Amino acid sequence: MANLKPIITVDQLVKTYDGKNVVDGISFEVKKGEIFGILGPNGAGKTTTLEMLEALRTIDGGTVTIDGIDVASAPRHIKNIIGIQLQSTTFYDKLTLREQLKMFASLYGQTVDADALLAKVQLTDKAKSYVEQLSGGQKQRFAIASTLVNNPTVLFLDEPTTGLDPQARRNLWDLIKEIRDEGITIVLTTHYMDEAELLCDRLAIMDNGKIITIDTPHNLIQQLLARGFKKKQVVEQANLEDVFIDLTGKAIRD
Ligand SMILES: Nc1ncnc2c1ncn2[C@@H]1O[C@H](COP(=O)(O)OP(=O)(O)OP(=O)(O)O)[C@@H](O)[C@H]1O
Repeated sequence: MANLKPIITVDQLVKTYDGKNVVDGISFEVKKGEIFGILGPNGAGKTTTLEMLEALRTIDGGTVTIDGIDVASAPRHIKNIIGIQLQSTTFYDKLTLREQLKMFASLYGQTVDADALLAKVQLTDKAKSYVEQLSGGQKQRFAIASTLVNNPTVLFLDEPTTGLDPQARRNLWDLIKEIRDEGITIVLTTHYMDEAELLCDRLAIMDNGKIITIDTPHNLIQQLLARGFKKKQVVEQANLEDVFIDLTGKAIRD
């Protein structure tokens, strides 16, 4: 369970493009050891928010602290204590997976047990392969391994399971939970409601640059029901994804 202590504190955060606040004075806390999800329609401001937290975009107003460090005034320090998986990460096509992990670690002035990291993401047999030889699910697992080379305190994942098949998505959820259980705080964005519900300890829902609500998935659903919400149709006991998984199995295919 997440510790109640906040590891990320966001206060009145603003990003302005062309005179418009695309992130409009948002405030929230992420607790140590939780998986915190940011949901919202296209253009809501999720990636912009994430990239300000990651010290990748300048902050136009407000403050962010991670583990007590102010992001705007100490961006280099922040980059040393976080791991970042962007929506599309580019890798080197001339280095094997093992070589790339060692190279990434060296960028932090560290050494890494590349084989242990590859084992953690079930890519032991691909240590000598190149990224272009990996399936989509394997690439995402490798991307996550690459974010762990500096032993981060907080891991940021931007739409980590987009484009993956159901088996690979579930496998990645297990990996993300495992990383959380080892004590790393995870902040992710997603467009998948099942992912948000099953994976995230707490969720922030964003729209038009603002946070509309923050709570656990369970509490958000209970609050909707308490407002009198009813579905018109009885929910089926199974859905097409259940059929797909039942017929094709849970094992990952890549
Ligand atoms: N570099 C930029 N210059 C101008 N406007 C930008 C820039 N980056 C983002 N925006 C605008 O900011 C708003 C928020 O974009 P952002 O990418 O943060 O949304 P998002 O919630 O991550 O969307 P998606 O779900 O589509 O990834 C959008 O209106 C976008 O057009």
